[in-house]
Amino acid sequence: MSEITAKILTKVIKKRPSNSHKGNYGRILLIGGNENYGGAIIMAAEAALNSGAGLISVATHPVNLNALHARNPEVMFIDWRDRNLLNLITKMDVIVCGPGLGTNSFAHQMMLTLCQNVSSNQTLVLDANALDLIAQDSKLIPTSAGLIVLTPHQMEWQRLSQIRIPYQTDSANLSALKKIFPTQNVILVLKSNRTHVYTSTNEIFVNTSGNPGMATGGMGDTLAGIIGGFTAQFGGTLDPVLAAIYLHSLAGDKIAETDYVVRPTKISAILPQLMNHYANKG
Ligand SMILES: NC(=O)C1=CN([C@@H]2O[C@H](COP(=O)(O)OP(=O)(O)OC[C@H]3O[C@@H](n4cnc5c(N)ncnc54)[C@H](OP(=O)(O)O)[C@@H]3O)[C@@H](O)[C@H]2O)[C@@H](O)CC1
Ligand SMILES: Nc1ncnc2c1ncn2[C@@H]1O[C@H](COP(=O)(O)OP(=O)(O)O)[C@@H](O)[C@H]1O
Ligand SMILES: [Mg+2]
Repeated sequence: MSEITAKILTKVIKKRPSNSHKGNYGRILLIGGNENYGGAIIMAAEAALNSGAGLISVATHPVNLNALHARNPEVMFIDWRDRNLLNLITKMDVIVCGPGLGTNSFAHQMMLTLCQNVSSNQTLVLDANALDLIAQDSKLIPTSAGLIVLTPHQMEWQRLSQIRIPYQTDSANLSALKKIFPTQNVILVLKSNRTHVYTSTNEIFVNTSGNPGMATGGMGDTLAGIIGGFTAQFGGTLDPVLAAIYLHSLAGDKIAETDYVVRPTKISAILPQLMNHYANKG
């Protein structure tokens, strides 16, 4: 097992070339946010924006439109019932699905549409309810994405893998991952106070930063957005995923130097400054 340390940040975060534009930093679509959980997809989108994705769109319940735009006018909106969503899905570099999605029949249909239309040049980040839906129906397991990143907390992983939390050992987690995703290129980010990362090529990593001030609703939604932002601009490979995990909890540690509780939106707020620091070091 390898530790994820600050070295991954200097490796991944590069100074931007002058001759570049938004199209060079990735197109990302985030799908989620029902009538009750709009905050989840708004926090994920804010994290994708602040971690540097070039163009960000959100497909959500229309009740969330005003809040989304009041908070982040940089982010584009599409009603998640709009027929054009299918077209948009095919044009994305990265799709993050699940924060606040819910698990009703509409959410199921959304996952099915996504899974049938994703292609090998795209990265799919599946979080929260997207994982719960897959746990309920194996037909929703995507087969054709270039990279699939799963970001369950321990209970979501229990639902998906059938491994109860006390039995979630490294070897059990790796073999479950390969059983559920036998042919796909997958990274499992199993979140906890010490997040472990597993790959379909048998690598295991452990995160070395983070603190209990981060035990706040929306913290995982924010991580899903950062992973999306990093894979959109730095590529759909392992290192950008590891860097996103480390940066998320490093930001949490910086905030915890002064704050008892770490607000997920505060993490997003300091990402540009932290990224600038590591880009200049590399
Ligand atoms: N502002 C918003 O809109 C927000 C919306 N959100 C959205 O809410 C939806 C539901 O997601 P969820 O994660 O809240 O619920 P669920 O999947 O049932 O998990 C909770 C159960 O798991 C257990 N548990 C055990 N280990 C655990 C661990 N390490 N980490 C966490 N839980 C652990 C835990 O145990 P207990 O608390 O009972 O000890 C409990 O029984 C989803 O769409 C999400 O995106 C949230 O993101 C918040 C902000
Ligand atoms: N005690 C802790 N120490 C370090 N990190 C934590 C701690 N508690 C939670 N986290 C982090 O917060 C995030 C929680 O994710 P999740 O449960 O999906 O949140 P939500 O669904 O509310 O957005 C994970 O990245 C996890 O590693
Ligand atoms: Mg979550």
